[in-house]
Amino acid sequence: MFMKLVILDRDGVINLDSDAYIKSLEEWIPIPSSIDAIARLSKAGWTVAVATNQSGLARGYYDLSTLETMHVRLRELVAEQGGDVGLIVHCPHGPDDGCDCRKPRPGMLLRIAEHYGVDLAGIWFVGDSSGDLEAAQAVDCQPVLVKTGKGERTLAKALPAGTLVFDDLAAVAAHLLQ
Ligand SMILES: O=P(O)(O)OC[C@@H](O)[C@H]1O[C@@H](OP(=O)(O)O)[C@@H](O)[C@@H](O)[C@@H]1O
Ligand SMILES: [Mg+2]
Ligand SMILES: [Zn+2]
Repeated sequence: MFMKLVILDRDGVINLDSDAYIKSLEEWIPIPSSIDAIARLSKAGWTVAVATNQSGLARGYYDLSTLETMHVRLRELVAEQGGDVGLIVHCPHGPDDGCDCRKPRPGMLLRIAEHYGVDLAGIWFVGDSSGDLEAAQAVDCQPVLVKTGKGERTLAKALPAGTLVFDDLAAVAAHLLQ
């Protein structure tokens, strides 16, 4: 049974990213068309889940309660447009912690699949970084690159075979909703 599930990376896809990390609610600046896209997908029956690396926690740049305020704000903004956001999974670890949830490892995608009781094959995972695309490829998700955030930099590198490229999340939603 095909579930209308799409999984999103957060920084650079839903909100602006920064090389200095997104360290506070004030620094969490939504991409307006992305909020609208999530609401439109949700209202059309899609489940929208999120898989996000948050090594800033391990690095001590911000704490879990700050991270949660960003996700409360995300849910509020989407709800204002009549939609909702599904499961948000984050990796709190640093690059040297050897966890299995930090992208490019696929642990967060597997967690989301388990939560919804679905097979990941062919499920679209939308990201802006190589690690997102590699995580998708590792579990047969459809790798989808957007040009927002670090997307233009990622596009300059080799992409996993079959990666689909869109300008932004709004364009991804338009494709899925056509
Ligand atoms: O794009 P998602 O997965 O939602 O989140 C990315 C963030 O956790 C941060 O990931 C860091 O990578 P390192 O974790 O330092 O390798 C840097 O790329 C930051 O610019 C970025 O804000
Ligand atoms: Mg990102
Ligand atoms: Zn982790």
